[in-house]
Amino acid sequence: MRATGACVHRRGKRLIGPVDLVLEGAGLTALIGPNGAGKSTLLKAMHGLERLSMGRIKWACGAAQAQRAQAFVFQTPVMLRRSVLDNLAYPLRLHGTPREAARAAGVEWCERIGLAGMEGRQATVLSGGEKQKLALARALICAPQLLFLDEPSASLDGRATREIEALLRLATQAGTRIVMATHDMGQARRLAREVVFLRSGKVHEHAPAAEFFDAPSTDAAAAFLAGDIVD
Ligand SMILES: Nc1ncnc2c1ncn2[C@@H]1O[C@H](COP(=O)(O)OP(=O)(O)OP(=O)(O)O)[C@@H](O)[C@H]1O
Repeated sequence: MRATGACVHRRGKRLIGPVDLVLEGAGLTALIGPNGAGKSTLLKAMHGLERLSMGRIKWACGAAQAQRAQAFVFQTPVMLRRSVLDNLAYPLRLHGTPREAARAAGVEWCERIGLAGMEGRQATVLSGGEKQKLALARALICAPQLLFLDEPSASLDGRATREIEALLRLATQAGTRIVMATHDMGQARRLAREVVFLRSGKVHEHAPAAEFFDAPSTDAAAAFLAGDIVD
């Protein structure tokens, strides 16, 4: 993916941009930065959910095909008011998988995310951690080439966070590329191959994770990592 001069404006205000960014290779990219830096907006713009006011975002395979090969998990998971199993089978059905095969895959994923035996339960009554795992499984069940995640474990406890991270590791091992916004620097250190540090809607630093965390090259990133308030 190559973003060139990409900007998103809303009501005359610039939310992000101009963003120049190239994402390539495998693994997980952590998108970090202060509150309001534009992490969510950039994720949505990359996935085609925010219209660019200037610049462009290009995928090697073309935008329409790219969007079909991508999935997006929001910070607050949106559940279908149906069973856990129906939530899992739904995206496969949309992709044309026959009903029985979709349900069988759903049962398998229920087990993988620790919800075995809960297939028939209404998804809307699950706990926050269960919903987030279900949202992640629903995104991964179609084996996307690229997964966008917006704060996947914000407000989850340690156990749920650990489970989510294990799923993310399995997904990258299976070849899914992940771009994840996170406030959690420990999580970024644990999972990321590279870091994009956003500040005021722009890419301030883009570096391999080890390099970024050991020796950030900008004062703002160093201050941010030290826990200082950075605008
Ligand atoms: N619907 C909207 N209308 C107007 N401004 C918005 C809207 N959504 C976000 N913004 C503004 O756009 C900027 C970027 O927001 P965004 O949510 O992308 O940042 P973020 O880095 O994801 O923040 P956080 O870490 O708090 O989630 C912020 O200044 C925010 O106030």
